[in-house]
Amino acid sequence: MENYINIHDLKVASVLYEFINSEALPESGIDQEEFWAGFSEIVRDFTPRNKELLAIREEIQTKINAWHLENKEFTFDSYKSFLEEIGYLEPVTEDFNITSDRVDDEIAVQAGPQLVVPVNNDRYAINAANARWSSLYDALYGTDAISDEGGAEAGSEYNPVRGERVIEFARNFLDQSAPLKAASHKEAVQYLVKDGKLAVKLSSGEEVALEDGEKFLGYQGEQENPSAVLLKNNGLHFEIQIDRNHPIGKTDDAGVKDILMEAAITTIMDCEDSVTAVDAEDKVLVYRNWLGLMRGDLTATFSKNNKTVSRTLNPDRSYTSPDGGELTLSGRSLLFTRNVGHLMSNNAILDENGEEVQEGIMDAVVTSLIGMHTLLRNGKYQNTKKGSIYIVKPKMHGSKEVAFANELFDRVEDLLRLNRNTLKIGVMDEERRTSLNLKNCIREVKDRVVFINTGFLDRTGDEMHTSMEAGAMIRKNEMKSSTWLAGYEKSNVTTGLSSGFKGRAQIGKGMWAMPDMMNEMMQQKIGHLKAGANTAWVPSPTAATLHALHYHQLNVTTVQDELASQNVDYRDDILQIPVEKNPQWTAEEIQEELDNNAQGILGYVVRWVEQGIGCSKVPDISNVELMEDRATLRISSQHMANWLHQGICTKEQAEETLQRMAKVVDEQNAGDPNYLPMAADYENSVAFQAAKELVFEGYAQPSGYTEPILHRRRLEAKVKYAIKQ
Ligand SMILES: CC(=O)SCCNC(=O)CCNC(=O)[C@H](O)C(C)(C)COP(=O)(O)OP(=O)(O)OC[C@H]1O[C@@H](n2cnc3c(N)ncnc32)[C@H](O)[C@@H]1OP(=O)(O)O
Ligand SMILES: O=CC(=O)O
Ligand SMILES: [Mg+2]
Repeated sequence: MENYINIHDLKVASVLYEFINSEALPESGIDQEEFWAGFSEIVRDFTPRNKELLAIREEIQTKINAWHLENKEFTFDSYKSFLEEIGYLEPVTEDFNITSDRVDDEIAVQAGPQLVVPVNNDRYAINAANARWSSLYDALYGTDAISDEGGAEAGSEYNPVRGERVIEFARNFLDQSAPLKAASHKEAVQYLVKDGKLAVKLSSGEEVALEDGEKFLGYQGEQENPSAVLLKNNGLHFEIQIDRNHPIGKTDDAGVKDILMEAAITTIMDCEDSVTAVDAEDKVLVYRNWLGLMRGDLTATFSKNNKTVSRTLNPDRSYTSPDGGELTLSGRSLLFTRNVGHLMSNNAILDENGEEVQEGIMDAVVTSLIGMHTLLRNGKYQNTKKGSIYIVKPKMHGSKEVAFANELFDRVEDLLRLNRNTLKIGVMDEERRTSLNLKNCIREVKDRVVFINTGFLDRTGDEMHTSMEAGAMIRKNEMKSSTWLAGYEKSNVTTGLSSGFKGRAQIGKGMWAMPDMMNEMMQQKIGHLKAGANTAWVPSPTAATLHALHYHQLNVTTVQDELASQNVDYRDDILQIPVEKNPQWTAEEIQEELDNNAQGILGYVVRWVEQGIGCSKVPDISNVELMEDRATLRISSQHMANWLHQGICTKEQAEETLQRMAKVVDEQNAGDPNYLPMAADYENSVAFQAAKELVFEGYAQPSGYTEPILHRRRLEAKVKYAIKQ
């Protein structure tokens, strides 16, 4: 049981109360009395509407379910008219342009990768912030981006064959991104600075310049012997690092030891789907790390390879500019926080009725308060140069919910005495009612919006849940080529461009969910740029480094210019429901689909519920490690729930599949000393029961979300296993 402090109309868990009073409020310029009085008023004023909006979601879903049951002979026109009648499809607003100002260049101008990280993991969070700059050689050497054929395997010792391939790749990158006049970087034997220009000595003895001298921005070290050469292409920087004494530099004719890439331009510090935060203790961990990031003093100490490692945030990077002046670049990624959506409540604070406070309201107030430390320049490093606090708001359904977020942000600004629209919003376009009404949604936040992003994972979950009664969903892998998904992705870009996002805000694309398949990512993820996105999500610093290469290959500004005139209405495509009209799957295909979903569900849930890990790599049925979070869980659990509901499988088959897959997952986790096997006692395994509930009660879950069950089961496990251990 939490120990609560009464303050105004709130009961605040003492651990959170202490954190806010002694860590977050000092130096914020807001005194305790003012803060708690204002927070209490916000809770009182906003809770009823938050709950009303959730009730509207339920009403709409009930009507849609009923419509499908009554209209087995589906006709598109009557479906669309029905959706208009119930307000699911909103009348489209007139044209407008967003006006968001004080937006940092990393968002408004620079195109590049966006990293996401669970903020409660300090080790990873610092790593993510530092992933603004990352080694290309390491990213290539350590992943399948470079083939290991022909003796190029990455073993425990350095493999020079692989090393050669890495260097060749990197030289090709240099030739492509900063070409020399009639020569290749492969011929370079020395980089030097002469008369404020980059000069490159070749093996022939000749000295050449860059084809475009403007790409040279600065250097470190001496002019004749620089240790770093800073270049810029398509708005992204990279450094040729030179050290003739380094084990790699020594073997390189020009002494090049690495290429340091500007990689994760922006990072989302996630309080949402990659995090397990079910009570005050968990929320304090989330908020404390965010505070450390905003003040620049977050540290992490951990053991790696039998050594104790301490990690801190990187300083800025300084160079001598070509004219001899000083150039400083941020050493860290520009950070957003992703708050939770409107759905969940949390027992960290209780309201005047003794009910849990809506977690989204709590996140808005607390993460903004913490963000003030960077505005006030209290800490060691500043996140923003322009004076904004960046908050991503996920899982909103339709424009009224976005308007609600906007008003909440207004009130938080008033409480914290911030200028209007200091709090910026990133709108995740990840629920069907938002995709269909995106322009209206953007309009509601047009003075503070800094990104829209296709969160296709949640979006797929919502697609299935919304049309649960329409029929049996196509197989999970087929979703990628479905009509609704293509329409949704295109619509997001064209709506962003036609609302004036270019040069002001990000149009983002979704997560690469196969963290170990970097070669595949290199082939595919350039598609996001071709589609007009100026950022896209990556799961790790390594993926950020490799995805950065795409932004050197293609100038997104040009793509956006080409797309600017397109103003197509994709709503009819988005409304195509991905049901299999005439299911003819074989018994093997059905079992394969169930096995795959069940394995993903169990593999993720067991770590979430019993170990508090909100994001993990879980192998799928083909042994491909997948990034699993609450959104991917939403897909797998809704898919199983749909097939169960539509009679594609029986309850017994689903149960047998879950039990069999629990054994597989137990086996996969056999090396983990903290792991409690599920198959040892299905009935008493909290994780197994949670997974079962997600499937068997999936139909009844609000919008198919997984949070209500996960949170309840995690709280249960915390009590149960704390007693046992
Ligand atoms: C639908 C959505 O909402 S998507 C958004 C939510 N998803 C995410 O945020 C995904 C974030 N990614 C992750 O959490 C992790 O990459 C996982 C769980 C997928 C894989 O983690 P692991 O199995 O530990 O990865 P792996 O062993 O390959 O790499 C670990 C190393 O990479 C680093 N790393 C991995 N992912 C990240 C990350 N996102 N940010 C920073 N560092 C990271 C770790 O710090 C660690 O390095 P260290 O030992 O120097 O500290
Ligand atoms: O949040 C991202 C998603 O794909 O869902
Ligand atoms: Mg999502």
